[in-house]
Amino acid sequence: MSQPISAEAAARLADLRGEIDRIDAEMHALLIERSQIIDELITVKSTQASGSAFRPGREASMMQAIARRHTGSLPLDTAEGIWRVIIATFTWMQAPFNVHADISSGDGPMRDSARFHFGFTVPYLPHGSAADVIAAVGRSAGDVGIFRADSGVSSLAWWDALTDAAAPKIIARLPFIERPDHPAGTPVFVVSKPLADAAVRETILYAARVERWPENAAAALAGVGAEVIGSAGASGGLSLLIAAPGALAPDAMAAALPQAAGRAALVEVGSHADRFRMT
Ligand SMILES: C=C(O[C@@H]1C=C(C(=O)O)C=C[C@H]1O)C(=O)O
Repeated sequence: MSQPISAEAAARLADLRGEIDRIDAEMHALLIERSQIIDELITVKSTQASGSAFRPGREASMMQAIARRHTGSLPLDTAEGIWRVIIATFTWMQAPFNVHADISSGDGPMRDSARFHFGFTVPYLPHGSAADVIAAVGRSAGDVGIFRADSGVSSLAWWDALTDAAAPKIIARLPFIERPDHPAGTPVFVVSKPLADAAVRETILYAARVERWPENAAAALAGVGAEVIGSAGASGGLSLLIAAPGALAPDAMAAALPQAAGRAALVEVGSHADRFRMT
């Protein structure tokens, strides 16, 4: 049983609860005010024409601003989670979309990721394979798909299904704020139909087909700031997923692959904002 509190403490408690009610009402009113801006934003962005209202570069910079200005005892996890739900829901209000997830490596982490980054209003649709996710996104007007970005050496080069010009492309890497012990820290790539001028190109992703993988290849790529982040066996050799700085020209990227790798075909499969890491 809790101890009865003094009359003085009870009065102070009532004051504090009054403060919390005032702040809650103000935050709610601000959210309603934020939602009123959306109607005009829909017209200005012509979202209906482009199919997707998702602007990953803008979202990455908003999330980075939140991380930079965060202070006090409230966990950053909570501030980040609240704004992910706000931003994703407002994006969905502009043009409804679904999140298709490749759960071939397990549903739990993908569901956590989808719920943390897109909230519960945006529908979550699990699929048994990457191919099914890419096909579903391709058929949709503005849906997104999520894949684990840490697949490393895998049996399936899912990124090969993104090489066609009209095929979906990678548009973001989540979480926007990376740190140890992130509550939904599974790294995922987000794909959507090509965003054209709305894409952020700080990091470019290439699918590369090489005949073999020489020992010095990773170091050669690191020399130009690039990294192999996925690889899988493919007909005639290996299919790689390479992340390279947006400032690096495709020719310079191709030249960085050692000759011993054999003839390399490089195709851009998407881009995303620079990773933002907090220790
Ligand atoms: C509001 C916009 O659209 C989307 C929603 C955002 C938000 O609610 O803040 C931010 C970026 C977009 O993904 C926008 O483009 O500014």
